[in-house]
Amino acid sequence: MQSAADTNPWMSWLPEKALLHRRGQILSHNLGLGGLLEDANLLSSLGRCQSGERQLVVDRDGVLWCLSSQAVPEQEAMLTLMLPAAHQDLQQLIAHLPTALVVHRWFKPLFTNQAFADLFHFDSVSEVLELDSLRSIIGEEHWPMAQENYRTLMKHGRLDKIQVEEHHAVNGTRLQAQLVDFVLNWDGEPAVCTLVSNVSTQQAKIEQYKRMAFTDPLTGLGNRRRFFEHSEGFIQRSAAQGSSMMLLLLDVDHFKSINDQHGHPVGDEVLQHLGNRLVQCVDSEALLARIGGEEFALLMPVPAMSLLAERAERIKQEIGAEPFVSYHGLQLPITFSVGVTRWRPGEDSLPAIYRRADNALYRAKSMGRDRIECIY
Ligand SMILES: Nc1nc2c(ncn2[C@@H]2O[C@H](COP(=O)(O)OP(=O)(O)OP(=O)(O)O)[C@@H](O)[C@H]2O)c(=O)[nH]1
Repeated sequence: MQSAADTNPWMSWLPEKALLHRRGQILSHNLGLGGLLEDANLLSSLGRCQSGERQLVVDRDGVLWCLSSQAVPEQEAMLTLMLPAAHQDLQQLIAHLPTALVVHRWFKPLFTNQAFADLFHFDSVSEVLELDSLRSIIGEEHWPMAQENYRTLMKHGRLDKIQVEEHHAVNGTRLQAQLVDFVLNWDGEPAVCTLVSNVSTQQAKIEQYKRMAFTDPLTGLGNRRRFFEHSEGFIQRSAAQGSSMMLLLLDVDHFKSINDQHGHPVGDEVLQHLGNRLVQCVDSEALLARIGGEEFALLMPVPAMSLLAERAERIKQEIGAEPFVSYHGLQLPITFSVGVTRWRPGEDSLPAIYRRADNALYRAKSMGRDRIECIY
């Protein structure tokens, strides 16, 4: 490559970094370009330069430049000046990003792009900028956390988490927004830039998978995993409210012979029937699950421990009050055994209470079935 001084002495008088090029080939350049000449991104941008055009290019160090090109007719070449990108150039670049973005200072929007306006159903970018605060988008539920995050960002320059939160569009719809926040310098002062992605579909899928992971598909009740993961918290909450607690295990008698005599589909219907009956017989405060093949567990508050046996008896009778009739009209007498225990405040653990209820159930089975046994 010839040096600028040899062929185009005027190039060295230019205060900016300057290149003379033809169809992407650099003919000469002035000082100060250094490693930039090996930058593939820059070279391919030069190939696309049109006379009078300004192009934005990010070099491999992440620095944004504005390329300003003019034709040099006598050499059939193009003179391109590399100007440090101005604030407006940065705005121009991000205004067209497909990712929704808002720059704000204490939630007052300073800059945003069309993708953000579209995502939240604003008519225009200027409508977003007229907002005094993004609070209405964030929503009251997340507002305290949003403020805390802002303070953390201003203090540490970054937030070590990517959040997914429900946000509110101006047309009243809600969306699951994934937020990536960072601090940048905006008009000489720090501001927060938030990138927003709509992950509503993915979140709905995650919620669906979570529900599936905790639900028994046959009865629609919670499954064993849900029961054991929620029991501890359930007991703690009820204890905090001063409630006593009972655990009831319910197991169908001779269920194997129902399957053997009438087939598994009828057995399935029996389980569904029991699940429905249980839902109807217990109040909404109960934690109810199918924890095994033909075994159900019920954890529920009771007003007083003296009522334990009476409560269990009432549930048993209410469940049995509606006879089982299969889809094909087959009526079967279904009996079940019940083991009950109480939660002993302060001295109990979940495995201990479960073991007692299981022992009570075992006793009910061994004493002839179709009965309730309590261990206090
Ligand atoms: N139809 C159907 N059967 C199931 C399901 N899960 C487990 N089972 C059956 O439930 C039966 C349980 O049998 P056992 O454990 O011997 O209990 P049981 O016959 O009820 O006897 P006792 O509990 O002692 O009264 C087995 O035959 C399992 O195949 C299910 O989802 N659907």
